[in-house]
Amino acid sequence: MAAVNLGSAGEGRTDVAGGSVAGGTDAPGTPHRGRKPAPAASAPLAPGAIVPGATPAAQGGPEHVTEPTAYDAILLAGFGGPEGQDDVIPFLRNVTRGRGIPDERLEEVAHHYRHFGGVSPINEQNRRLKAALEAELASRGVDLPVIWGNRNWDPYLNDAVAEAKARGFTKLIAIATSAYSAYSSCRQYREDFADALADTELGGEIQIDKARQFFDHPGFVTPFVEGVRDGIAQLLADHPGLDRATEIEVLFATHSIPTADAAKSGPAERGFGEGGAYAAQHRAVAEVVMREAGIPDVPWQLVYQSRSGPPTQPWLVPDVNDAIAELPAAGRKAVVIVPLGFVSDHMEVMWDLDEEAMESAHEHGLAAVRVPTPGTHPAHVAGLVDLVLERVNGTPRAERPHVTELGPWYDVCRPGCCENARLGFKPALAGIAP
Ligand SMILES: CC1=C(CCC(=O)O)c2cc3nc(cc4[nH]c(cc5[nH]c(cc1n2)c(C)c5CCC(=O)O)c(CCC(=O)O)c4C)C(CCC(=O)O)=C3C
Ligand SMILES: [Fe+2]
Repeated sequence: MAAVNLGSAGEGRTDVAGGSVAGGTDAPGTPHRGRKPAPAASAPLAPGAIVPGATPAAQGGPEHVTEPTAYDAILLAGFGGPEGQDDVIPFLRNVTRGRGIPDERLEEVAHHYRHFGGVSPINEQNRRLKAALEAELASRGVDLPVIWGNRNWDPYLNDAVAEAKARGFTKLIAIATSAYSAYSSCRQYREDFADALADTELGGEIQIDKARQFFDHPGFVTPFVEGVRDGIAQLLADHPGLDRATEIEVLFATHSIPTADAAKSGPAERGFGEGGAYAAQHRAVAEVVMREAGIPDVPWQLVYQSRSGPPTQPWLVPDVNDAIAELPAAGRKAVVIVPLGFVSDHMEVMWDLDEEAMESAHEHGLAAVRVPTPGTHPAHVAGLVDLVLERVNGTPRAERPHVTELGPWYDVCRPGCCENARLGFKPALAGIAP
């Protein structure tokens, strides 16, 4: 797929003619344009935070860092997962600490892991991604080592930061293995980077910046385009009588999150409406995938999966299984399930889609295919390396690849972006100081 660059260079940036943007004071809700410059010196920044004033205004707002940065290493930041039966409960405790997830839900999720021997596929996928990134970097002659650390399991982010210290690295650029904007998929990584530097007391020595969310990077989108095209072709080959325009539906599936978190995803001042930036980004990418796969006539919807939390708490809907149940009444005979919210085939994909959603499809008499996640697809791996090099080279915003008009997303998040609706403010790196 060609990199379609639909964004305009001027959108979403602060223009301060002829000077540097001494940003950092906008309160949540302040309109972005006309932001007041910060008092000149020493607004306290979290250790490792980017100083927004370093960015020349002519090349974009402080959210886009267009000063070249000499990074020492890449920090590949994963979610982490258990690697044996004994790990399952301690892992689930790590993930859910303070989150009010009902016990029944935890038992259910523990059962998914137990079904696969207590082993989540996610760590192995991150090992493979690390190796693929190293190979891609080597092939381009880029001398940047990759250090891997997880939010919820060994090797932890604290270990990764300690490794950076031991190897003498002080400037890290993080790639989080999550593509969209929301608390769980973006800000929580930024908070956990701040925690890791605090825990290891390395905040004064090590800087952690974060590559932008890559939901609309062509490297992430291309594997889905290919997957949808192949999925439709496979359905038509297996079921020659199918009418493409009326009997097949494409369901783009992503992780459900509490509606309150969704509403806080992305910068409030951009007014994304219900579902926040999280839902808007998915819808925008789904539209591009349908168009680029050459099937704009096929019906599609965005659906959600893997809900947890108490039943009283509203989460994004419709659930993928409920959506599937409605399809026969609309005349559909086949469904293409696209795990649009997921970077690799981890537990949510292997269980919630490949077991549960597939079973729903069969129960309702529908033919079904599930398309692959980006994983270590060469386009995705190359795209992640491009994201790092954007920061190394200080690529101007106007030259950054993105396939929806929502991007290119920010290098440095605005205050309040993606805050947890229940837990509220926690210090986070890679943000403009509140
Ligand atoms: C948006 C999102 C992504 C990003 C999508 C992506 O980028 O992939 C993601 C990724 C992941 N989530 C994962 C696992 C879990 N998530 C949980 C709980 C939760 N996830 C949430 C959201 C998300 N989660 C939320 C709002 C909760 C409720 C708790 C809270 O408010 O924070 C729980 C607790 C049990 C449960 O309730 O399910 C588990 C075990 C794994 C590892 C899988 C493996 O082992 O292969 C991965 C990659
Ligand atoms: Fe999760």
